[in-house]
Amino acid sequence: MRRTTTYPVNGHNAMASWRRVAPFWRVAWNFFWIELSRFLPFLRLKSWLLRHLVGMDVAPTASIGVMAMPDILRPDLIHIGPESIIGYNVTILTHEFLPRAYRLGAVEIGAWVLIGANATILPGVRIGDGAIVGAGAVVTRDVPAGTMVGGVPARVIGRVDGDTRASRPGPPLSLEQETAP
Ligand SMILES: CC(=O)SCCNC(=O)CCNC(=O)[C@H](O)C(C)(C)COP(=O)(O)OP(=O)(O)OC[C@H]1O[C@@H](n2cnc3c(N)ncnc32)[C@H](O)[C@@H]1OP(=O)(O)O
Ligand SMILES: O=C(O)C1=N[C@H](C(=O)O)CCC1
Repeated sequence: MRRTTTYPVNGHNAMASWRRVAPFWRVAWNFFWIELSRFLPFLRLKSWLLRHLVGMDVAPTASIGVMAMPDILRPDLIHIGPESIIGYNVTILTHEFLPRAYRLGAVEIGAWVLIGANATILPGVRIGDGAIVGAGAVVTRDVPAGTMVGGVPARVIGRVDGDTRASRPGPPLSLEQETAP
């Protein structure tokens, strides 16, 4: 079960009341810095901007890939631990608008986690240390530490303890091997 708090909204659909989630100036500020950071290929600068200007709790050694999209309304509810990788175009949501209510929930990503490209993380989810989320997954519930999940909705597809190819990096290559066509 995701850890979210529900806030009912009367009258129009819940997104129409988005200013109840965060004030206009805060969202405009977050949007500017998050959009800028999405295009920056400088990992340390990106995590610094997100930490100091939009209030995300992102470790300096976390690597956030190009076009990753953290929640612009409540990025302060996102926690990303040291050495974790967030792939291209990953969406991390901490709010969700429903027709007659909105929900808020913190997303906690541990250390040495890999979130594959194009995955979506829903509000209120915890992803444990060393877990792997496959490309394109939609994470709707907690991912235990050391577990590999994939698919829509994300289901366990392995353990990150040697029984998956991704946990066997193999011997280091020489520079010539790495750059060979
Ligand atoms: C550009 C960037 O952003 S790079 C930084 C982000 N990194 C990425 O995006 C990495 C993306 N890589 C993946 O998603 C990989 O598939 C990994 C890391 C999850 C798994 O890699 P491996 O351990 O090599 O898995 P492998 O390819 O051997 O597949 C193992 C099984 O999991 C399944 N599987 C692999 N990836 C996924 C996935 N994304 N979704 C669902 N199932 C998957 C495979 O079909 C296979 O199932 P089978 O045994 O029934 O045939
Ligand atoms: O995945 C890559 O390739 C790169 N990712 C970094 C980023 O997304 O910011 C830096 C450039 C290479």
